Amino acid sequence: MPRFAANLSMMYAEHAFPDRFAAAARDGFQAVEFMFPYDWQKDALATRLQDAGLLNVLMNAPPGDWLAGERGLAALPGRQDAFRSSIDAALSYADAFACPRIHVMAGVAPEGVDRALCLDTYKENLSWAADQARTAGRTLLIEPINTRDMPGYLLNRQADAHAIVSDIDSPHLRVQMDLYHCQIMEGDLTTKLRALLPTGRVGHLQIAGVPDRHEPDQGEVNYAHLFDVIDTVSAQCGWDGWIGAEYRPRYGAETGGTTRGLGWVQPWLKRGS
Ligand SMILES: O=C(O)C(=O)[C@@H](O)CO
Ligand SMILES: [Mg+2]
Repeated sequence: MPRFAANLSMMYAEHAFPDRFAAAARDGFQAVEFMFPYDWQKDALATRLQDAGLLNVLMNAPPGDWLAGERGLAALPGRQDAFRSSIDAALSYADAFACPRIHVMAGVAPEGVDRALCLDTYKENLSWAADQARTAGRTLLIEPINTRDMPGYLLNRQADAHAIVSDIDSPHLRVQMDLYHCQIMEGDLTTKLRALLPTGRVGHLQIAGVPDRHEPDQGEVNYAHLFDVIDTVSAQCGWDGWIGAEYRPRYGAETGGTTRGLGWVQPWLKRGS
């Protein structure tokens, strides 16, 4: 049965970040994910996680200088030292949260730098990082991201991510398949889920309505259908990952907040309880 995690970087934005853990638990979530916890003390956040009785199923490695436009370091030639430090930091936070998965962002191609060189750097860095993850007992994820939201991002298509994971061939490197990005870049979601979940290379799923990245019951994708597909395929192939709800809620604090838009997940949270 699909298991859903609330993405605390996007959901519950009506609360301060540390208060989002309790808010998600009150709404019935048993797991959360978030992008960048590095502005907070890891022990303080670990306490929030434990007090709320939640699992942390995914977090991101530091992405470089976000405000300056960086979107990950893994594929950036000349930034290997910064990349290695980012993995060290991520593994240390993941340890505090007992978080099994870490999303490692590729980066935006620097002006004038050859894509082939970026790809070589990416594979070399991921190979090294997957080895660190093995020692730490974690799994790293790479995620194809759509080029409208992130122009120049170096990984955009599911097939490219699967080729890299196959190439590096480590059980500690998997694909984060975000159906929002996949719909924008490629579509054909049902067929892709049926083909890709059984490969064992998909470590995590994420969802959001398309095109506005609101609740999954908004927009052009029929997620009720896709949840049934995931349910059926998982039962057949044994896929047992989580689905991160990575969307920006339509309702602000004054109109009901994140909780008001959770109708899409209620049937599934009830079935799991
Ligand atoms: O944007 C997404 O989609 C993500 O999953 C983030 O981790 C990266 O921005
Ligand atoms: Mg995502």
